[in-house]
Amino acid sequence: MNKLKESSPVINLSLMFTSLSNDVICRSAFGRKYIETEAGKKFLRVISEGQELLTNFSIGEFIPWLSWINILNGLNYRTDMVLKQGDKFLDELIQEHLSKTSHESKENFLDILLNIYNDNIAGVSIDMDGIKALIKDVFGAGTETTSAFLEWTMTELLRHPTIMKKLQSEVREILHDKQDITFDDLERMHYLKAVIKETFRYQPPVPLIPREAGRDVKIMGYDIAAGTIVMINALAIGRDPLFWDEPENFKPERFLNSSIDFKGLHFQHIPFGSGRRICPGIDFATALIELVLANILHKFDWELPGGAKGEDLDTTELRGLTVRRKNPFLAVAIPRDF
Ligand code: HEM
Repeated sequence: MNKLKESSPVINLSLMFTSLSNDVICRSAFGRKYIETEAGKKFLRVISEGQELLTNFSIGEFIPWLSWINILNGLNYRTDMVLKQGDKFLDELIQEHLSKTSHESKENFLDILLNIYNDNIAGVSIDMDGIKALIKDVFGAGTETTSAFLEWTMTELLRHPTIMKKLQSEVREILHDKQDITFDDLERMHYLKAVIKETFRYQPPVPLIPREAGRDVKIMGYDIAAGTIVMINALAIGRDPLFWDEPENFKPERFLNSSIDFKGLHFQHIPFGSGRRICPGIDFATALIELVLANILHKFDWELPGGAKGEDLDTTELRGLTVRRKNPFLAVAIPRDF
C-alpha cells in the first residue's frame, strides 16, 4: 500500500496484481520473493508461455500420423525450451534451499517437501521430479488466476461506479480509519463477498475446465469414450439464463440473499471446478482476493486516466488457459486522507 501511495497516480494494475500475487505465492512456497530477481522474472515468463502452449492446437494429439506438423510449426521446440528453462530455475532454487543452514527459516512449502524427500516423514515419500511438479503446479495455477481475477473485478467496478461506491461505503464503514484489516472485518463485508461471487460468475479466470473420461460413460444421451478430453465451460454455465436472471448484467445484489457459493457444491457456479480435483488453492485465493480488494478500496479512490468513462474501458481478452485482459490496465489511484 505504501509503494502504491508513493508511485505515480497512474498505476499499471495488471503489473501490480501480477507481482502482488507472485510475491505472496513465492513467500509461502519458497520463503521469499523472487519477482525482483532476473531468474524469478524469467520463470514467470516461462510459466506464462507454458500456459499459452497448453491452449495451442496440437494436431498430433488428434491425428497421430500428422504429429510431424508439430515439428515443422515449432510447437515441439517451444515446448522443449519451456520445460528446460523451467527445470533450470527449479534446480537452482532447490540447490539454494538444500544449502540452507539450520538457523534459516524453513517454514515454506518447498522446505517442507525437501524434508519429506530427505526423511520420508510419516511414511510419505517423494522424488525430485515430484517436488518440481508440485512447485510448477502451485506457481502456474496460483499466480495468473489470482491476478486475472483482481483485474476483472477492478474492471467491473470501474465500469459500474454505483457498485464501486456501494462497496467502498461498506468497506469504509466497517474499517473507519483502521489501517490493518483482520479476518473478522472481512467476515462482515457481505457486499464485498457478493461482488467477488458475481465477478467469478461473470468473468471466471479459468473459463474452460478440462477433464478426461476415466471410463466409457453416457451423459445426457452422448456416448463419451474412456480417454476423451471433455471441456466444462464454466463461463457459459455462469451466463446460462436457465440458472441466472439477467445473466449478461453485472449484478452483485443477486448473491446478497442467496446461499449459492463457488465452493463446488452449486454446479451453476464453478469457477474453481468441483469434485475431487477442485482447486486446492480456493481458500488461499479467496483470502488473498478479499484482503487486496478491501485494502485498495479502503485506502484509495479509483478513476480512469484522462477522465475516461467506465463504458470506454477496453475489455479485450487475451487467449490462454487463464483469460486475462489483453492490454495493460491503467487506472488512477487517489489516496484518501485519514
Ligand atoms: C482466482 C484464483 C483461482 C482460480 C479461479 C482457480 C481455478 C482453478 C480451476 C478451475 C482448477 C481446475 C479444477 C478442476 O479441474 O475441477 C484449478 C486447479 C488447481 N489450482 Fe487453482 N485457481 C485459483 C487460485 C489458485 C491458487 C492461489 C493456487 C495455489 C496456491 C491454486 C492451485 C491449484 C492447483 C495446484 C490446481 C490443480 C489441482 C489438480 O489438478 O488436482 N489455484 N484452479
